[in-house]
Amino acid sequence: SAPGPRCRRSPTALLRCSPARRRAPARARALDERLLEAAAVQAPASTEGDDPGVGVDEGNGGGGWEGDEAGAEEVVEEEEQQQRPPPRAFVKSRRQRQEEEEAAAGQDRFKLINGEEIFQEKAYLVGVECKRTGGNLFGIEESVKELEQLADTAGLVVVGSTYQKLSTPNPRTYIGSGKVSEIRTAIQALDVETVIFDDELSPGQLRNLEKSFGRSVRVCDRTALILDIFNQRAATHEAALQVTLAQMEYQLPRLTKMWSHLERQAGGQVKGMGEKQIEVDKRILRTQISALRKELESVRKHRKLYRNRRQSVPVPVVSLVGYTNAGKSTLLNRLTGADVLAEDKLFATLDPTTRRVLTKNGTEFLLTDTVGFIQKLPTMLVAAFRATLEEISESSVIVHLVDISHPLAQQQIDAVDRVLKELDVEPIPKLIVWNKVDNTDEPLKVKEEAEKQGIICISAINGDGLEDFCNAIQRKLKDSMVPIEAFLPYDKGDLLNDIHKVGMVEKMEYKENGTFVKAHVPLPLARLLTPLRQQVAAAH
Ligand SMILES: Nc1nc2c(ncn2[C@@H]2O[C@H](COP(=O)(O)OP(=O)(O)OP(=O)(O)O)[C@@H](O)[C@H]2O)c(=O)[nH]1
Ligand SMILES: [Mg+2]
Repeated sequence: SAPGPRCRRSPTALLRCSPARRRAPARARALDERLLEAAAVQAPASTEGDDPGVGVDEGNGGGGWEGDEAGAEEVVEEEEQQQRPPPRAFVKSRRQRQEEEEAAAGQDRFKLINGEEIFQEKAYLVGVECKRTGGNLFGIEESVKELEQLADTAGLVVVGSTYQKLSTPNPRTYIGSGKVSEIRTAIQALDVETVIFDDELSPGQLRNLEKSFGRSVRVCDRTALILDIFNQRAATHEAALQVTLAQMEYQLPRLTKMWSHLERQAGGQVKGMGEKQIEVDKRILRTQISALRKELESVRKHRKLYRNRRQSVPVPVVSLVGYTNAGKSTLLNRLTGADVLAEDKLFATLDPTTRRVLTKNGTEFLLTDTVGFIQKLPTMLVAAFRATLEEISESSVIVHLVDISHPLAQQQIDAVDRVLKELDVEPIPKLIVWNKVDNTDEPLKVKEEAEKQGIICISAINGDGLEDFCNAIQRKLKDSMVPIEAFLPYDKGDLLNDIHKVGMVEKMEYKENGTFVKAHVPLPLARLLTPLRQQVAAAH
């Protein structure tokens, strides 16, 4: 198929418009598809492949890159001849060769992430350290390094990065003009397809940068990248709805960019519909946003019902929170034999998973694994996931898991504390746990330090310290429980079972017509026991 009109300029552009490229789930695909559907109503015949007037320069009109590529072209051809039947014509046009070469190179760049084929775009990262704004927990180099990890998680290949220290960001292009041209040079030299900024860019900055870098290069920011990862990883209906909603809200003010992107996909035939069309698009998006909100609301209601049912058995809930990649899912799996995906990627978990933990002395608690936190967490994502995170606010104890082997452990702790503050969970007892002790240079010293500070030290991967962990949780749980003394007649055996299961029994005496119990129990159970508690005095 013939590439679209903007595909002429570089091999990169060609590749990005090739059918193979489109096979891959594109960034914000769901959104694009919706808008394409809307565009199809306006311009039914506009498809890229049908556009007859466009094509790559077949003569000598190419750029300086052609000579450099000759060697690579031969290698690819040799490989092709081994794998494919010989072509019908002996003389291939240069365009055919280019397409074949790029298709072959393109095949190697597909990666399977969560069962989806992701095209590994070449990415270039840009960070800015602003002296004025301050408040950044991470240094610029560290923040860009984390951005690299995020890009890797999203399936991109980072081919280079740069950063700049500024007193204030440039309102037009975020970075200075010198930096813009430096990046433009790097884009050409490294064949960059996506430039990712470490901070959220305004819609205007995005547009200006895209203009400066050329149409074939996609410009995005940390927020869009995180949204993309969330989009790839959302496993449940609710998570998918939350992410789509956050993506739509992010796209709404940036719709001019979306439109030009759509224009490209549609082969240019919808061009010229101008501002009016953007307004139409915005209206479509707004309608979809409100429909999504309603759908989310009903999914949440359903979940709440389910949760309330769960709460009628008053097993205390312990929430696991922590920076992404701290080892939360590994710990949950280790303690409960669950099978939650745990991997060395950021944001492996998006949906809260709850499992029952049975401790050695017979008490139980529910452990909930949550979505990891990250510095510069996009506010719209915090908002979108607030409902999921709200489960944290209903827990009896919060375990803050820290990857103590990480060089920026303290900054990560601070970043998590910031989000916890936003969630208003301060009154809930918190337990700080250092994980991955096995991965530190001097585990013994780390353990000593932890002991001094009253912190539990574990290694979720090999199970070291897990007994201490469970004991510490029980102590914390006890703090959140109500001390009771009750006399339970023998026909209330089920309540006695509940006390054993969810409470902590200190004393039990079997009497003639019932059992005397002294224990700590969760508030809901204490309420259930109220009439029996009043009988304590009478029984003695
Ligand atoms: N050396 C070592 N590695 C660990 C330990 N615990 C977890 N890991 C590794 O750390 C990586 C991240 O673990 P996860 O359990 O996915 O982390 P998470 O906190 O659930 O991460 P998100 O879901 O992304 O927020 C995995 O590669 C684990 O194998 C540990 O105690 N020691
Ligand atoms: Mg996880």
